[in-house]
Parts: sequence; structure tokens; C-alpha cells
Amino acid sequence: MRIDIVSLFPEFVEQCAGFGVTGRARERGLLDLHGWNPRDWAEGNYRKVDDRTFGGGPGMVMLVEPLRRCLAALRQADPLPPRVVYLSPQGRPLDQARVRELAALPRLALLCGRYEGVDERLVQAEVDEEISIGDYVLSGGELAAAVVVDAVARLQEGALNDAGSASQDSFEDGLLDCPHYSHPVEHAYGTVPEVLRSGNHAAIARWRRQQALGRTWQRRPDLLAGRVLSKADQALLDEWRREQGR
Ligand SMILES: CC(C)(C)c1cccc(C(=O)NCC2(NC(=O)c3cccc4nocc34)CCCCC2)c1
Repeated sequence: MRIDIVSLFPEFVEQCAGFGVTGRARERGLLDLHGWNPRDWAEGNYRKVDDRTFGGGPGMVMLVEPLRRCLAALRQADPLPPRVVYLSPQGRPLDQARVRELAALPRLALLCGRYEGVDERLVQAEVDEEISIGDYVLSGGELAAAVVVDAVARLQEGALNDAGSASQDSFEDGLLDCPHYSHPVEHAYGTVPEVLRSGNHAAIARWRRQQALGRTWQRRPDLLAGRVLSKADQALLDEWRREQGR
């Protein structure tokens, strides 16, 4: 998969993707990242990429023309036409279903805003879709772009080792994760649950599923809304709630 990052700070996103799973995906040729800076396509000595907003008020707006030229150049850099995504608070909230769809595309161009955002004419003319990573104020779209890169990179075939893909599968069913423990068994902070040391893999799998269901019900009931649990899962959750005295 090829991802082109359009940003005034493209190296920021590239560096975020330089570690761990995403770094390995790039080394393995599973992910091809290219940074593009609209400033390289801006005119004049100051290479102006922003200007005052019409209608008055505070803040600057990213100009159409440098972005248009920059996008034209990145389109020409590879015959594959990119899906152009503008990371924006006005976008559709990102979730794993959308990540899976994006990860299946051959090429993505991620446009990151700064200042007050991008001239709307550029958005209307060039952007295929807007995506938001959440409802809080950020200084730029680069962190959102880094989130998208990370999430789609790990879904590239061959990006995860066996352990990674197994844990990915458990996340795929949309439940929160069960608790995790390692050495030592006894610690001032507590003892590792007996079942995890029993060697009884059926009991361990049951306990983990029950913990995932209980924690999801308790902390993120919205993830269970509109979802019909299997009889087995419902029984596990009911038992968990009884044991919690809830
Ligand atoms: C949501 C909320 C609080 C009601 C809101 C309402 C109005 C503006 C913002 C805001 O943050 N403007 C600044 C701006 N943010 C983002 O790019 C951005 C923010 C959040 C999630 C994102 N996902 O992708 C990009 C995202 C960066 C500078 C260029 C203009 C956009 C926020």
C-alpha cells in the first residue's frame, strides 16, 4: 500500500511510522510512505501557504493553489490514483470498520490541516472523504494522519507476526481486551489469577472471553449496543455480572 502525506510537517508523520510494526511494514515493502509539503509548491520568496480568512476574524487559512499543485504532483508520481482523505473535525469518526476499508485500498493521500483549516474550494474539488479521529481540539491533522497510517499498516498482509495477528483477531470482534499478566506470580500489587496458570486452555479461553465481555459491558456499553450476543457469550456475561454483584 502506498500512502502520501500532504502536510506542512510531513516528516512528523513519517517519523511516527518509523517504529515497531509500521517501521517493519515499511522495511518489508508492505507500506510505501511519501511526504509532500505544500510549501514546496508555494509562490514567492516567502513561499506563502496560508493567508487571512475572508470575512474577517482571527486565524489563517491554507491556500488553495499550493495544495492544488502539491496534489497534482503527487498524483503524477504514481499511476495509481489515490483516495484523498482530509483529516478533519468535520469528518466521519474513524473506527475499525473504516480502517479495514482504507487498509484494502492500493493508495491513500492523507491531507493534514493547519491554522484554521483548508480553503473549502480545495476540499470540495479534491477531497474524496473527510475522517475525524475524535472530538477534541488539535493543532493540526498530522497526529490524525499518523493514527490512520498506524491502523492501516498493521492490517497489511505480513505486517504482524503470529502473536500480533492472533491478538489482532481478538480485537477484531469489537470487544475490549481482557486483563494481561506476566511475572512475578506474587507481587505486592497482587497475584496472577489462578486460571491463567492452570494450563487448562479451555478454562483460560473462557475466562478471557468473559473478562472481555464484562469489561466491555461495564466500560463501553456502546460497543455492545445493537449487537446480539451468542447464547454462550450472554451466559458468560450474566455470570460475570452476578459475580461482580452488579
Ligand atoms: C471536534 C471539535 C472539538 C468540536 C472541534 C471543532 C472545531 C475545530 C476543531 C479543531 O480541532 N480544529 C483544528 C484542526 N483540528 C483537526 O485537524 C482535528 C481535530 C480533531 C480530530 C481530528 N481528526 O482529524 C483531524 C482532526 C487542526 C488545525 C486545522 C483545522 C482543524 C475541533
